Amino acid sequence: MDGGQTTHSPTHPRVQPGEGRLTHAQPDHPPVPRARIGVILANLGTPDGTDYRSMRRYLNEFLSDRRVIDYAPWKWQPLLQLVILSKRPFTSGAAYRGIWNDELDEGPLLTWTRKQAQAVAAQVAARWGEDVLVDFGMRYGNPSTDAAIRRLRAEGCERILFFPLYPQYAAATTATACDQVFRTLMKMNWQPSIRTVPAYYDDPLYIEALAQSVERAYAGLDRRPDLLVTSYHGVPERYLLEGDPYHCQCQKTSRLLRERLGWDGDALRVTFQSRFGPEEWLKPYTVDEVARLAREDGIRNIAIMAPAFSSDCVETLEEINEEIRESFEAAGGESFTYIPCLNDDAAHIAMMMAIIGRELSGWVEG
Ligand SMILES: C=CC1=C(C)c2cc3[nH]c(cc4nc(cc5[nH]c(cc1n2)c(C)c5CCC(=O)O)C(CCC(=O)O)=C4C)c(C)c3C=C
Ligand SMILES: [Fe+2]
Ligand SMILES: [Fe+2]
Repeated sequence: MDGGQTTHSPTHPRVQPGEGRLTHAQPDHPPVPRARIGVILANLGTPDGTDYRSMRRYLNEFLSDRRVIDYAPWKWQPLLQLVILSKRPFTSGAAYRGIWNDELDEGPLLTWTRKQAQAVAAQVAARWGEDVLVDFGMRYGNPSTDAAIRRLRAEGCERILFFPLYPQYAAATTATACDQVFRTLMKMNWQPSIRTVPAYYDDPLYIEALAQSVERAYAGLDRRPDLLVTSYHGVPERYLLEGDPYHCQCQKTSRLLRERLGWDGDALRVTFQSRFGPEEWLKPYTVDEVARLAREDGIRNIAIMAPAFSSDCVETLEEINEEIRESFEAAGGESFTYIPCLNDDAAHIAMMMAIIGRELSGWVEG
């Protein structure tokens, strides 16, 4: 052995961060870029457009993922291809059209994720210079996770920190995002080393960022809401019974937020939204619970936030701020305050930087 040297030629130099492009003893040797570290911010993804074909392509990829819907393909695929994908692209397309970023012709989830990556990249460059590169990738649609890994690898990243922007772990989100990374690695000769960032549902900086967003929203209101509803994306109840920790992590985020705000137990409610299909999902369902609060408990003023979403998207801007708002108001509710997701808030970016710094430990100095 050569004591750590790359082995195929005794004259081959060791690749070190900061060395720049290497010249090689063998003239036919492919170029080896300088060894760097990559960070990928990962999110769910959004359709390329709101037309039927773009929506169908996106929904097909999403709803064919067995981490999301775990039915046997022989049972699920005929129903998906023949029934669901002939109708849902129209209804979902209409929902996306209402919240689309027309200026950039893209979904807001993509706009926010890019902004987050740009803000993180600037801070990473200031802290670690050119040895650490930042990119972003989506689980479904574009820009893909595969493309982000290949771009970083082409820039010389031999180590990649993969950061799924899901505060609470769910197999339907975190695990499938990580699966996608390893699918790309299966096709690579020279794989980068991978670290994946764990869920951060109880990270003090995440709770602080949420709390500050509540305080900021409340400071701008004439009348204090009677109740804060924390609405999380749902999953089938069965997933909880089969051991997925998502439900418990949502509950803990909300408890920690309430404690940080100094509120008692009645001031905050946990609910779950976006039910899909005939199974029972995590309860209470947000759309029903806000109506019940207005009708049965006489709650007239609520604020609502969605801590499971790191960026505003169709589920928050359309489902919460339109559908769920209407449900509350139709049941007698008077004031409904939607508190935006953390998006590119300075406290959110600071949280990401702290997590990245912690998870890069041993790979970078300082
Ligand atoms: C059908 C099963 C679904 C499960 C399980 C699920 C879990 C889950 N999803 C998110 C985050 C997001 N979901 C988004 C959209 C969305 N989700 C589903 C279905 C399931 N999600 C569908 C069909 C859609 C598309 C929209 C629609 O047709 O209703 C989004 C928004 C994407 C965007 O482009 O804006 C996010 C984000 C989490 C966190 C989660 C479980 C923990
Ligand atoms: Fe979803
Ligand atoms: Fe639980």
